[in-house]
Amino acid sequence: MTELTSLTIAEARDKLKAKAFSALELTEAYIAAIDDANEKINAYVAVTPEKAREMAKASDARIAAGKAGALEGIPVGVKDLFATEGVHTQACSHVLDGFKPRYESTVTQNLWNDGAVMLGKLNMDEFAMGSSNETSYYGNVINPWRETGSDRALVPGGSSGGSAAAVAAHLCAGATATDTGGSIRQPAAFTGTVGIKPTYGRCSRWGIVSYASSLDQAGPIARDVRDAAILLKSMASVDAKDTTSVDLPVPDYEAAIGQSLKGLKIGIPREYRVEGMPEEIEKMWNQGIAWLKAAGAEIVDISLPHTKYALPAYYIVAPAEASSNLARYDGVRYGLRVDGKDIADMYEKTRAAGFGMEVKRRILIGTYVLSAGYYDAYYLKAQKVRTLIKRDFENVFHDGVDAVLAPITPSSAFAIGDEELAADPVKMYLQDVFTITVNMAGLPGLSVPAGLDSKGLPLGLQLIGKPFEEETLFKTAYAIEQAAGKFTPAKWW
Ligand SMILES: NC(=O)C[C@H](N)C(=O)O
Repeated sequence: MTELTSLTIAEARDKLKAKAFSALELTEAYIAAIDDANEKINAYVAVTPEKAREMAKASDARIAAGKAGALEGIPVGVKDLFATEGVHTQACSHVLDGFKPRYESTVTQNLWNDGAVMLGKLNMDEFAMGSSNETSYYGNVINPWRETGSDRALVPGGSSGGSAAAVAAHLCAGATATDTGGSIRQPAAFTGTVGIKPTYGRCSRWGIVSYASSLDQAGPIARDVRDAAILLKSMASVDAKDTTSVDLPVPDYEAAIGQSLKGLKIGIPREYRVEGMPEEIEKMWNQGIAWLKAAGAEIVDISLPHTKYALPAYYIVAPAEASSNLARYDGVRYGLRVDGKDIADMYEKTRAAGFGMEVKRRILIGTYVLSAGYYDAYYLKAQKVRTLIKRDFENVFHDGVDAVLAPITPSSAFAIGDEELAADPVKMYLQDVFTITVNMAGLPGLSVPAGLDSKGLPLGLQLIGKPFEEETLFKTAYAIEQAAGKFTPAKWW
């Protein structure tokens, strides 16, 4: 890693303004880092060096004119789920082969309006369905972290595996990601990075390929808490093109960094002490509690009684919405077309060839739970469970709790091709056991690195907050980061 690529966004921003180096120099350093590493890590599915250089030169001109934006000259990577005008946007699916949108997603447009530079598109699980990045049409992402003394390849988590790996390996200064059931927070935990899924409605979903529209939300993955705050400030906005985006002012999240935790009440949910939780996860959680207490927060025991129903309910609601959203890939409007003897045959052949196994599984589950005979038994029931989960949180917040501290993953990063997980999809779905309630309730959730396990791999802690109170999460996460330190993988690539 060269010196320039090891700077955080905050550091690079300040040095760019002081003209210590140019935006073009910073961008060239990242392009060289990607050239050096991407073959081994597979974080980028498309690199856009010419576009990056052009954007960096424009940034340098604005800096010279004293018109620098909040992210002026900062090179970022974009998850392949975000539409980027004229640039590869395939949700890492074969069915979107060759798709280059004629429009830009609101979130990425917000970043460019603030002066950020696009390096390229990042690998992910196909249509964001997965927890290991193994369902991508473009192959696995390799986690930049390795177990001590081993060169076994590990997953970076998913679905935003490319975003997390690129940030951890310093192949971008920060990245966009999305989280439907944990896709920002779990890969952040597996790679020692910080990820936040803001409140549903904080970022516009316009121009983001839909998976499960009532759960999907964009957010950043960054190297530290401050950088995540800076990125979210740029990404968030109300947007007339997305009626679920919320018209509330976007606070200066960075101002929350370093604020005192005195008077803050942190809830520890009993139900997250799930059976069979590895000792190391439990230890890390207890450590987190001790850190927050030492920083002045009050710790209280809380109950979120419907937690155990969240996972099965999610795996009804999300596939149901996916089966509807993915109906549009029919060989006519986008990407791949496999010719057939008539139009129905063409649809069938295109969808059979275009979707991977996991996506097909979810379309089938979703179609089943929405079908006339099963709608009430599954879909309607799952929606009722969702209301109960939301109420659980409302009750604890009503009782004065400001944020909840919980684990983020049931383990550290696992091996690519893990046989147990590959053989049983439900085991893979269990990866989401701690993250899914947040999406079901529409709340903000943040993942912050808290330490390394006995294998030398990062583990994260999760903070869950009240709607639109991301600032509380940033200041609490910063206290954890101050106590735990930051974590960078040893370079092997
Ligand atoms: N998209 C996500 O948030 C990932 C989640 N594991 C899922 O497969 O649905």
